[in-house]
Amino acid sequence: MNPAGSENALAEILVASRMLQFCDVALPVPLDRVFTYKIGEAAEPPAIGCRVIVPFRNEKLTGIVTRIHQEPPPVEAKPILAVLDGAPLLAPDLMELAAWISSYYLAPLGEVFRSMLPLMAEVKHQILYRIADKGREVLYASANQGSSRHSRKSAEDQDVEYDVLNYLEAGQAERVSKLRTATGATLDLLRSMLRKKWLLRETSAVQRDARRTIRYAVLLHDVRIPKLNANQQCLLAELAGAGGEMPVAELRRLDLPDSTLGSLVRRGLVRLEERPADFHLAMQPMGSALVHTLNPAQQAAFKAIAASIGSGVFKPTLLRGVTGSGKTAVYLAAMQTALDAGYSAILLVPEIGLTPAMAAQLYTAFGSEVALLHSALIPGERAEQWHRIRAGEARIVVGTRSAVFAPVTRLGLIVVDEEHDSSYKQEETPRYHARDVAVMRAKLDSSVVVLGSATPSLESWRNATTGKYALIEMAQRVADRPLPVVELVDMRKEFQETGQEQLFSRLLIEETQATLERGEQAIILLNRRGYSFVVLCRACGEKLQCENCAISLTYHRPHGATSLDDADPSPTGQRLQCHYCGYKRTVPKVCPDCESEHLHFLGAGSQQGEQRLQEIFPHARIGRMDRDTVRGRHDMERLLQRLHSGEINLLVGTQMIAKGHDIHGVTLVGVVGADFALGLPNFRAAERVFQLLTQVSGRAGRGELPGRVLVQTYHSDHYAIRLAAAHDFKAFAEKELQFRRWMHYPPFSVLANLIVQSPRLEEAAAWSSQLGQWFANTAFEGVRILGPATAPISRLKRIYRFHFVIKAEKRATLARTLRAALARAEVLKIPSRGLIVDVDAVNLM
Ligand SMILES: Nc1ncnc2c1ncn2[C@@H]1O[C@H](COP(=O)(O)OP(=O)(O)OP(=O)(O)O)[C@@H](O)[C@H]1O
Ligand SMILES: [Zn+2]
Repeated sequence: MNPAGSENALAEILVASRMLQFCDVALPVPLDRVFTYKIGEAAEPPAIGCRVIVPFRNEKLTGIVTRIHQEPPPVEAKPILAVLDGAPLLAPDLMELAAWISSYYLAPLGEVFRSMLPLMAEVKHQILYRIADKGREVLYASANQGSSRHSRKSAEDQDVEYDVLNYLEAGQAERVSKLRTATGATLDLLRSMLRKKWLLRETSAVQRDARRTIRYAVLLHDVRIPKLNANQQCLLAELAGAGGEMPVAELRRLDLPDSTLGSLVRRGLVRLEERPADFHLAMQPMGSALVHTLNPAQQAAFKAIAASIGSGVFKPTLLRGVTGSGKTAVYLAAMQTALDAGYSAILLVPEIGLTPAMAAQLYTAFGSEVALLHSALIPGERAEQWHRIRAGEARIVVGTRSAVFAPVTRLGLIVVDEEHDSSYKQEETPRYHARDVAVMRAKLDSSVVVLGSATPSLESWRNATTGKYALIEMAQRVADRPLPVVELVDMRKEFQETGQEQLFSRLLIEETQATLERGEQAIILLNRRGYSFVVLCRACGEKLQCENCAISLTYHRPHGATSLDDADPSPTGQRLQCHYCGYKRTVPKVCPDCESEHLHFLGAGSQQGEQRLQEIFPHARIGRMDRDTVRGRHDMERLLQRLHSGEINLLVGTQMIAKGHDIHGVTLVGVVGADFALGLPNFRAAERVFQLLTQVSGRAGRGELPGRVLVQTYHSDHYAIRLAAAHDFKAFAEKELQFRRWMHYPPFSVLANLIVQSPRLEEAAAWSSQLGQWFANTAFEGVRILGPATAPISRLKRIYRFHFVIKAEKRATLARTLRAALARAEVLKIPSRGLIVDVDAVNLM
């Protein structure tokens, strides 16, 4: 090519680059489309996969660029405001994965990106207030005239109004939170000042300083505690319990109103401090873990997995290893192989806070190569980990559900531990299943994916038995330890023989006694938290329900109270609580419906279990593990440490106790009331019960001494219970699969739950019946539609719910049906918030 020609080519490129003037942006809004913006002349044009800030309605939103083009949209495009990244944040494989999720789960692409990227913390979307001219006038007028009335508010509110105006007087715009802390103004008050045009409101989106800090709440000593309300006392107790200081983000788990901390700060009882995020120090678990030489079964499993790492071939494998077979060591060895070959590896776990031992083993094996991503991270910490991973500083990623999106370079291996666990399904948009996304990601990256479990989901099991996945089995526990002997205790017989309904059977009490006397440890599962999970009025037969949900309220006792008539002077404890929306109320003296005094507390939860056990075994050192006792990330660690050291010799708790813990002193496991779950309206009920029984039984006999399990049941002939007791996964799978085949349930069909909802009952009912009629009149081949029916939880957080269960023979048919239904809903003017599409639904409530 001659010089003139190349000059021409260059000119053409320049012209072309000037013509690239629009970009499509996926925004985190519930609309299934991208939005087109103009690339301003001054701005560096963004690349596909970069974040940009754009105006959207009255807001400024962060979105991801999905396409750059020259097609002007029908309406004038607004310009992008800022380009946040110089280089694409998301590599092509993750862009492709996002597109797949969006289409498979029918979720807006922008919302998929929001789930994938933990970086929204880097962009602050703030609401700012500024003083208006009118406000200034009021301020000066009242300053001149002393305390004359300037509004119709109470004197106290007027003082606060004055403080707000005074604070803003210099003219700066201030954040709501700062303004409120400084002046004690409520949001209502600020809003009323806005209405009076004393203040102006503006929003801003600014990129944050990359130096991240963590905000700590620090308890100040030497203060006389003035009269405090229950929430304040609760918060102070939590701080004191944590040694006097705690990240503010962890305090949020107490579910108290935001104002509680603020008022404690104002009263000088607590101080807030910003500290540098020394995340690594904070998460580095104490102690180190043993590294074992693999036994022959582990060696075989490892070899089969390692053989394909780096081969560039997509290879899904199901590793079914009984509880205590040493799956973790196999994962670690495979991850090491990936690392040695120059690849990264991701390990997904259901909840990392529940298994700190796993984190310890990873640090021992991989040191600073490890990045941990879990739900207790605050946004800044999460973003920091994300950057380390993306920079290639951490090539071993361990985390919960969303870690499947970790931006590793050169992915070689993904392991999904406890792949059957329902926490892998996200219960909000995008409703993805991390196990399935892991398989898809491995496919896109041509890498190896291992799904591990003692109780694989029937979906994965079928994929393995039909040859879609490779199957590796480890049928024995390590070191020739036997699986525990499981006995069923028939509670119907127990009732006939003792003549009374008891929480614990005679056998369980005897065996617990004997276990404790031998100096061993016992675990008892009571899979409901709280004291009583039903409060019934004996006179009218009504159960006390949540105001917002069609859910029975759970009774929680105050801490330390020992009997039902122990009136608790502090209002902290004694309460009825909805486990779905968090609604709380005090315990009424009389039935709210019929005013009878005969309120009856039924159904024992873990709190009651603990109390009853303490009465039966006054010398036992009892610990409780449930959502009420395990809140922050350190609670679990502390509890497990007390178990390992033997400080606790009897543990009672909810299904949390069944999760992967490896406590060698436990020789007895008792299961109380786990079979109520068989009656839940979900085709997976039997599978869930089988998994729970197998997993909890698996906690027994993991050390030198063999274990024993006692399962109290009213359904001793049910196959899920019998076969769990016999450790016979294959027989269970066969029987359950037969049932699924007859009933056209997964894995023999694909299924979606379509929820129609509205705060107005008539509206929800009308919409669902209109959709129902349309379904009935429209022929969908290979599709079965159940419904409309009221959802098992017919009202949730004040919203009425109906649903359809849609089953199809083929994935494509299901997708087509759902898209058609959504299009129909648009015609029927059902707004997008009125519909929830849950593809591969796990929870059908
Ligand atoms: N080769 C080995 N020799 C001896 N002990 C081992 C070996 N491999 C692992 N272990 C130990 O066996 C115990 C069980 O291992 P691990 O927790 O990995 O089991 P698992 O298969 O994940 O069980 P679960 O499904 O119940 O979580 C651990 O205490 C572990 O340290
Ligand atoms: Zn509720």
